[in-house]
Amino acid sequence: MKRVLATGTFDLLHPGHVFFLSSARALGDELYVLVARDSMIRHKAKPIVPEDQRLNVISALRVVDKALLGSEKDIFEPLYEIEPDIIVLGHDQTFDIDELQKSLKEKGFQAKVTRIDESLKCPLYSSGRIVNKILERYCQDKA
Ligand SMILES: Cc1cc2nc3c(=O)[nH]c(=O)nc-3n(C[C@H](O)[C@H](O)[C@H](O)COP(=O)(O)O)c2cc1C
Ligand SMILES: Nc1ncnc2c1ncn2[C@@H]1O[C@H](COP(=O)(O)OP(=O)(O)OP(=O)(O)O)[C@@H](O)[C@H]1O
Repeated sequence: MKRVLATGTFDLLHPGHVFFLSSARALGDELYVLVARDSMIRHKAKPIVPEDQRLNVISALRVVDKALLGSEKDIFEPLYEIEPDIIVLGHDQTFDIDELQKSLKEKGFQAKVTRIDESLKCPLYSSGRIVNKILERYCQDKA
């Protein structure tokens, strides 16, 4: 059994998330997903949807075998429990693969890190675009 781990914020779900998770699942036999904690998201605007609600929705997807909330302190902490064989990064996740692979090895993890470079383009292919569209529509109406 090859256990694949994917991670992300997954605010305001869209088909790009489904594409990413389905592609990740296809790399192994089961898919675990770590949902980023509200407190850990510092590289972009805080999510609209609270972490428990983001977890609830990700858990309900058919391609996902198990979803968990991440740690609020240390991104490596949940890996001791999950024991992934493969860690999948998405096309725009800023982690450097070689650096992440090195840190994992130093901490004794066997997981191989790989990236899904492909991205899905559809009318609203990112959470940020959904937020911008809502802002455009409702802020214009008020102006
Ligand atoms: C191996 C790995 C473990 C992670 N563990 C956690 C974690 O425990 N808690 C957390 O909040 N974020 C964790 N993250 C980070 C996020 O889930 C997410 O990848 C990062 O915030 C970038 O988010 P985005 O792709 O949604 O922008 C981890 C990322 C990786 C690659
Ligand atoms: N259109 C897409 N095609 C392929 N993968 C995607 C797509 N959108 C998001 N992903 C992947 O899904 C995972 C979670 O993404 P995230 O929660 O950051 O969503 P996002 O739509 O990219 O958000 P934002 O617009 O805030 O950057 C990441 O690994 C990301 O690369």
